[in-house]
Amino acid sequence: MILAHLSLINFKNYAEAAFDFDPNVNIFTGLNGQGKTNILDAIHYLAFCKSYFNPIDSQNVRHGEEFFVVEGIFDNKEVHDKIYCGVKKGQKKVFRKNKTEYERLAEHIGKYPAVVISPYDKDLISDGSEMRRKLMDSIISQYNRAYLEDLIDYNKLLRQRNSLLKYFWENRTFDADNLEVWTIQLVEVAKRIHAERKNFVAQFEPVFLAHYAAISGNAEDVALEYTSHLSTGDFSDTMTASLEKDRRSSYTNVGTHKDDLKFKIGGHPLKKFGSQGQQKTYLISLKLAQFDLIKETTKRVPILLLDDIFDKIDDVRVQHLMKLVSDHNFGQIFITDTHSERIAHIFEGISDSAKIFTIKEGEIYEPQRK
Ligand SMILES: Nc1ncnc2c1ncn2[C@@H]1O[C@H](COP(=O)(O)OP(=O)(O)OP(=O)(O)O)[C@@H](O)[C@H]1O
Repeated sequence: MILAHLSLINFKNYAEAAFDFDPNVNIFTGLNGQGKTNILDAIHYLAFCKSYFNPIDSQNVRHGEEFFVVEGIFDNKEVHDKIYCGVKKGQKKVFRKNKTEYERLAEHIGKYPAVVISPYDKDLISDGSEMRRKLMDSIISQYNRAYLEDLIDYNKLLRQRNSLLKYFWENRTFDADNLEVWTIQLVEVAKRIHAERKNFVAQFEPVFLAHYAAISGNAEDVALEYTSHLSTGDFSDTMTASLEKDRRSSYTNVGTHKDDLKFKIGGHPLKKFGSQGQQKTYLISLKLAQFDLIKETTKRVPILLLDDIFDKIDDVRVQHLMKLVSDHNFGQIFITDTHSERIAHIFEGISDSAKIFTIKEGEIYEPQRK
C-alpha cells in the first residue's frame, strides 16, 4: 500500500495543507520547528489512529482552533482507501475508512502498517523495562491476535490477584484457596506469553544483529537478552516461593509483567556504555528489524517514517545505512532532515524517484522532483 495523498486541516502548526506523495521516497526539509515531524505524525494517525508523540488528541489541534482533520488516500493496484481522522475538542475521535466509521479503533491497526524511527525512541534505552515490553508486545500483537488476548487477560488476572492480596492485608485475613484460583490462571497465561516472547526474540535478534553489523560496518559486538522470571525452573514453584513476599507487599512480585529485553554492547548495558552514535545505531537496527518482521509475518510492507535519523551518526554509518536502504526493499519512505542538500545527495542513486518538500512555518513549498 502506498500513501498517495495526505491533507491536513488545523493539525498542529498546519492551518491547511495537502500533499501528493511519491510512491518511493518523500523528503521533508526545513529548519528546526517548522513542521517536518508533524507530517510524519499525521501519517502515524492514519496508520495507528493516534499520535506517535502526544497521546492527548486535543493537544494536536492547532492552537486557537477547535478541531483537526487528517485525511489520507492509500492506493495499490486493486484498492483506493480513503482514511479520515477527525478530532473535535471535547468529543469522541471520529475514524473512518471509506466513509464507514470503525466501531473499535483496534480493527484498523495493522491494516496500513508503519514503522517510525525517531529521536524519541531513545526512551527505549533510558526508561524502565515497561517501554521494552511494549516494544515486544506491539510487534508480536501485529501478527498474533491470540497473544494480544493473552496480554489483556494477564493484566486483568494480575489486577485481580493484587486486589485480593491487598484485601487480605488490609483485613488481616488470608484464604489460600481463593488466591490459588487466580494464581493458577495467571501461571497458565504467563507461560504462553513467555513462550511467545522467547520465540519472538529468537527470530528478531538475528535480524537486528544483521542490521547493526551492516550500519556499523561490524564495528561492535551487540546483543539482545530476554530476561524473565519464567526462564528458570517451573513458574508455579516460583510463584509459591514468592507467596510470603507477595502477601507482605500486597503485590505479585514475579511474572511476565517484570520481563525485560536487555540491550547490550560488548557484554555491558547499552544505556551506560554505549556512545550516542552507538545508541542511535542500536535503535535504528531495532526498528529496521521490526520492519522486517512485520513485513514477513503480515505480508504487508510497512511505510517507513524516518525522523532526523542522521543526527549523531557519523558519515561512514550514514553511508552504510543508505546502502542498506538502497539494497533492501523498503517500500515507501518518508524522511525529515534539516539539511536539504545532504538528504537530496544521499538519495541520489538510491531511488528512481523522490519528492522533496520544503517546509517553512507549516507551509509547503513546491516539491522539487529529483
Ligand atoms: N497544537 C499545535 N498548534 C500549533 N502549533 C503546534 C502545535 N503542536 C506543535 N506545534 C508546533 O509545531 C512545531 C514543531 O513542528 P515539528 O516538530 O514538526 O518541527 P520539525 O520541523 O520536525 O523540527 P526539528 O527539525 O526541530 O525536529 C513547533 O513550532 C510547535 O510549536
